[in-house]
Amino acid sequence: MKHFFRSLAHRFLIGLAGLLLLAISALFLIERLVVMPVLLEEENRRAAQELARIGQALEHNRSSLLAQVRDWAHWDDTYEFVQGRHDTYASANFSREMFEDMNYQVMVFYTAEKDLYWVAGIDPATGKYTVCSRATNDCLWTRSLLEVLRPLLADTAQSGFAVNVSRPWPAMAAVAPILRTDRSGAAAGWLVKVRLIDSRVTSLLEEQTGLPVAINARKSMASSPEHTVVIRDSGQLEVSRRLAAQTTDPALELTTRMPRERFQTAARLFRFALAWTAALLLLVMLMVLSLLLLLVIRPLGQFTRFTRSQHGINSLLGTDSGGTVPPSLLKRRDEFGTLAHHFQSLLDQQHAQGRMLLKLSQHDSLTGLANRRLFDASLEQALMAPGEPAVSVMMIDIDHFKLYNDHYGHPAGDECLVRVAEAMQATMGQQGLLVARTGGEEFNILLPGTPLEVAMEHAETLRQSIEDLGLEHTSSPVLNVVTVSVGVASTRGISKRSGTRLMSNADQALYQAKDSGRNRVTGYAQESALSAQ
Ligand SMILES: Nc1nc2c(ncn2[C@@H]2O[C@H](COP(=O)(O)OP(=O)(O)OP(=O)(O)O)[C@@H](O)[C@H]2O)c(=O)[nH]1
Repeated sequence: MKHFFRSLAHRFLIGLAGLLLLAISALFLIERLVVMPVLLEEENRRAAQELARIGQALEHNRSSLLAQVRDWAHWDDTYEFVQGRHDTYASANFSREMFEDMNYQVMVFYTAEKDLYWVAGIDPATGKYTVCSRATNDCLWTRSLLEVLRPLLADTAQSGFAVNVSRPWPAMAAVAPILRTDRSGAAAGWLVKVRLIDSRVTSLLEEQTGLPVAINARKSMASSPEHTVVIRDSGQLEVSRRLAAQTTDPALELTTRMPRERFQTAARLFRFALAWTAALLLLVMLMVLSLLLLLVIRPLGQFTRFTRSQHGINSLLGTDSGGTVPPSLLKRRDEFGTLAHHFQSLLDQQHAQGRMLLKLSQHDSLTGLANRRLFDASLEQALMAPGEPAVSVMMIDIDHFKLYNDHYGHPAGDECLVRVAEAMQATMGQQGLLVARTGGEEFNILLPGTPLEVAMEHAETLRQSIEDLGLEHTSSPVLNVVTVSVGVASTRGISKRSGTRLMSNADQALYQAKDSGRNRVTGYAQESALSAQ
């Protein structure tokens, strides 16, 4: 798990996933806290408007009832009738058909003193039509209605008015003063018409508004008449409001139902947009991640893998194939390309320095020949060669070099060493043999795959070539030129192929060469030294 979080790609993935989650949560909260409340408020506003429309249709119905009351009340016949001077008025004007056609439930006539004069109507409970002078037994069913109507007369304006009543049934009542047709003189009484708010009225309202309408008497309603109560289910909205009425106990409640299509469509649309936004966000984030992988993480990984592989002496010297930055990185034109080029030039410098260090560590600074370290390593390598071929070595020492130094000085001694080294390199090095300066005036030559006899021939050639240099050495007891003594040894005849043993044998042979007069080649032999010259 720890490793998982170390990866840049994984960290980015987690970061982007977090951002995506945050964005989706924000969208969800915006839907819940901003969009939905606005949509619900809009739905409530529309519901209140529709209820108001039904209310207006109801009011229109009441107004038409009031107009009809006025028609009757401002008429000489009614004027005469309410004063007891029109005997045929009742029989001529009141009939069950008239009540049914005009959708009247009850008509009440009052005298100028506001006493009940005449009442006629259809009992909603029994459907019985009755016409009564005063409140006779036949019209007892109107008693509770008359109680409700009486207070209306108290504040009756001259022109009349219409109201809703809830008792004894939901109804509307219109009141107008009884006047002459030309409206002259004082009111002779009051006429009240009552229309039941029943299915006939609600059907009419439904026709006018196009909405389902129910008007019912409710025991009690906590809300004020303006307050709209909204009950929602998934598909429909039930909206109700208290109606202003003369009688408020029980209260009249106007209810309608509305489809929630607009709300649902808007909510659906918003959720659709939300889902698309979330999907787009996801897509964008995936694209960002892919770009990141492609442009940053992958080259970075390539770089990391390459730098990880740069270990060991070979990468220090640039001798293995991995010493070059991958071409795909070098080809890039972006920051990674620049970095790759800088890295490559640093690497090249490091390789050059590495090679120089290696050369310094394996070569002699004065003569440029291989040093003892390189000679020993090469000797070990030659001894381990498959098939165990014969390996010979020469050990060379300049004769009486101390006397040379003493006579010509140390710098001249150095110059002499360089000349001798050059001669060795020219004679032996040209043949691919390793010539090494292994001590002050001591040199070794490695002859892999060479038997002792051949090696001795080479040694003799070498010795002669140095003598032929003719480097003046007047203080030498051997010759008046610089000479060398050479000890040669071979692996043939020794029980163990050991470098130390071989060099020790060569040293013994050299000792013998020196001992027997110098400027000669001596091969190491078990019993006795072989000499040349
Ligand atoms: N100029 C110079 N002299 C060196 C260098 N290294 C060693 N020598 C000298 O080489 C001499 C070696 O002397 P010895 O070991 O006595 O041997 P030799 O005088 O050659 O006598 P034999 O080997 O017995 O013939 C010493 O005088 C060292 O100072 C060097 O790098 N430059």
